[in-house]
Amino acid sequence: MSSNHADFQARSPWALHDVSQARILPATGPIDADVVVPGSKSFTNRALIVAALAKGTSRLTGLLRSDDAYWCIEALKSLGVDVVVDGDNVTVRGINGRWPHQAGRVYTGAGGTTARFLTSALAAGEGKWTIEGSKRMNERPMGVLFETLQALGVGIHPLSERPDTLPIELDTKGLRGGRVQMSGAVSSQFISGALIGAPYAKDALTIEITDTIVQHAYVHITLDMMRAFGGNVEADEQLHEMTVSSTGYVGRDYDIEADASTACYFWAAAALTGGRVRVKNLTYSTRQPDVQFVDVLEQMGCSVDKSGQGIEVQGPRQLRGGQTISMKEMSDQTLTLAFLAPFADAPVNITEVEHIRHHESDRLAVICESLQKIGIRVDERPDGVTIYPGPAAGTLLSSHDDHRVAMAQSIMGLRVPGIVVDDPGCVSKTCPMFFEKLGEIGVQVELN
Ligand SMILES: O=C(O)C1=C[C@@H](OP(=O)(O)O)[C@@H](O)[C@H](O)C1
Ligand SMILES: C=C(OP(=O)(O)O)C(=O)O
Repeated sequence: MSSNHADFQARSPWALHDVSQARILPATGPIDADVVVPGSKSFTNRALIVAALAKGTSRLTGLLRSDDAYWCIEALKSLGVDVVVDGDNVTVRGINGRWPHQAGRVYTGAGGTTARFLTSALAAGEGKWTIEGSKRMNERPMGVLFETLQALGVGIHPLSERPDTLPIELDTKGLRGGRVQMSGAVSSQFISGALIGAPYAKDALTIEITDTIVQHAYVHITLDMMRAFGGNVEADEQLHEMTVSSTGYVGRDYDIEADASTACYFWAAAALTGGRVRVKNLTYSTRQPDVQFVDVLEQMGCSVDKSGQGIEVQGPRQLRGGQTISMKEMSDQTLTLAFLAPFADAPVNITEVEHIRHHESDRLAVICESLQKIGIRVDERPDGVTIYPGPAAGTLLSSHDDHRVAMAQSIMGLRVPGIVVDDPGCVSKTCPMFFEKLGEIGVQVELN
């Protein structure tokens, strides 16, 4: 199964270790709980990298303690940045654009954010490093970012037979600035990456988007973070064109918000069991796109309360299907929706998510494999799937070393007796405490 393919070197000391399977026991009644979710991966890794580049010291609170954050911190330390972690507080002494160690090996782990953002942050300084990721990260696309950095005067030399992936040797004397054209059709992280290094370019940098951006909101999160650390950025609301001045960043105290993507699994648990779950530490005004998953749940018959503290989802007696839903702008929740869909009263058609084939796994292929294994009909297209309701029988499911696969399969186990998730430790990429949190809302999980 997948654990044979899993890259255990990318599991950090903060990971959930020594578990090979998780058996989820079906809910015996509606889940009824309040829960608090850990810090956002997207905010954690942006804040760490921007604080490292900045002039002065930053104190970050609400850090996510997961593999993605751990490898981001280790990479910064390997570059000579002084980063001190104390629980979920971190102090980062910024380097003002000059990396103390100007040579060496930088390991990004499995995080797309670290791989894309740090490559650009390094390119904005001076030095010669090899950059490599986990087995899967070394397969994920980097080409658009590489071409952009090359156009800005950076040397990028592939260390594998593929020119568009890690590992590479990066040889730089800084970014030129000027005007570049970029595609956001495969990953928004290329755009965020190019933006993050830009305040240290020699001249202002203008990025023009030639097509679309798969998840605009993450670029807005980048722009907000840059501005919070003193960056000067101009952009239109649709993000056709963005201009960054070469002002550098200034360190500051910054509180990292909770992770909306993690919250979705708990709302899905309410949706599937006709129960109620309130995630207490998120508001609908967050820029994180996945918070809008509650609107998808509403379309499927859930009631959503956004007015009090946090956001509460109340599941219906029967989930409604029959919709075509574009998950383009919140595509990390495609798996969650796909694994709720068999329990709706009509087929659910998910569209516009071809790019998730390049995430931690080929997520559209994994949706088909998982659902077909439990007896559910799925039609696969290049950019989506249609899922049909039907009776399901639990079995051992491969998590493909993909945290979101493991988390979404686990939630499905609330309705399908016999779901066993192989290599559940992969949840550690963004939520090592996932099974503990499931326990807190009353789900019974046998880990062995
Ligand atoms: O910038 C970010 O923090 C992220 C951007 C998205 O990636 P893509 O734009 O590559 O899909 C998202 O899927 C990922 O989980 C986090
Ligand atoms: C796509 C994801 O991660 P990454 O930041 O590695 O791209 C994800 O968390 O679902």
